[in-house]
Amino acid sequence: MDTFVVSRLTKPAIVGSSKDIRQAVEVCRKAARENSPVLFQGEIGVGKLLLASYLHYESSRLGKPFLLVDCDSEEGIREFLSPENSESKLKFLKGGTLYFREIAGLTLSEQARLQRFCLLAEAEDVRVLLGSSQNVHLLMYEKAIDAELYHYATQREIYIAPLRQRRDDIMDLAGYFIKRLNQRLRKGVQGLTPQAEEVFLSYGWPGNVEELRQSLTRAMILTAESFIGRRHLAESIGQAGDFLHNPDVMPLDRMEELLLRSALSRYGTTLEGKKRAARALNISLATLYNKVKRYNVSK
Ligand SMILES: Nc1ncnc2c1ncn2[C@@H]1O[C@H](COP(=O)(O)OP(=O)(O)OP(=O)(O)O)[C@@H](O)[C@H]1O
Repeated sequence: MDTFVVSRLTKPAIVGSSKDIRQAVEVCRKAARENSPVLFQGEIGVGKLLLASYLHYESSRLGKPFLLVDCDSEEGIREFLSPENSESKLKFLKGGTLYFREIAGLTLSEQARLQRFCLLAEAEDVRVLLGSSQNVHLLMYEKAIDAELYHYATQREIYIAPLRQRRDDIMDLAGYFIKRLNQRLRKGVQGLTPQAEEVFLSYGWPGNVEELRQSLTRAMILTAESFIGRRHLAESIGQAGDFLHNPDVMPLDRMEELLLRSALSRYGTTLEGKKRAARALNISLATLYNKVKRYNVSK
């Protein structure tokens, strides 16, 4: 990723029902009405760029350019910050939004230059958004970030929690990516087998949503079946998931919840689907309804 510019953005879909992601979306909506810089913080692949583009979409700047500048790519950022380029770049971006990805990837002197550039951008009516997968407060404590940039960037922060802390989003995202990949790859995959779903829900996802997306892409390319099984995931996320997050002994109610979710995702949540899930789990329909309520299984 280097730089890319989007002038006409379709509304980014922010998938996930967890409280964490819904709150982040809400803060984005509010921040869209302001002009101050916003720092998106969160581990790699959590959705910082997606939320930054969503903020642009929700703002009055929609229709003007949204430009991504990757600070991890030396050529990209050097070329971008060079004084001979800045004037024409800012003229082109006037009224739009600039997103600087991974600001901590810059050297301290580059960070100082970036902060000065951001002020110039603001003066030309360009909204500045910044992203960091490293905790800038710790970096400040360690004096590993330029102090001016730190104070500039932290005027407003939006934190996106890692996927392992918002497990409610995992199957929402899986369903969303499967649907999109079905269209792209012309497949008819309906979901994950209960075993694969168990791996998905217990795995730690260190690469977050991006890793989940890539795992599903690989699995969908591999499979010719209607359901993605554990063996399709072996290469990407390990045979048995992440043992750190999937200890040998699992609380029984967690196991019950996983099986319930697996059955419903397999058979669907229509009345017919619920009847089939209840049959497969060898419980009555009334018991299934009780458990759905108890574990708050809405899908
Ligand atoms: N909540 C979400 N709903 C739908 N897609 C998502 C969501 N979060 C992330 N994605 C998708 O996951 C991928 C990674 O997201 P994104 O690039 O925004 O992460 P990032 O935190 O900016 O990554 P990096 O740390 O590499 O800069 C993208 O394809 C993005 O569209």
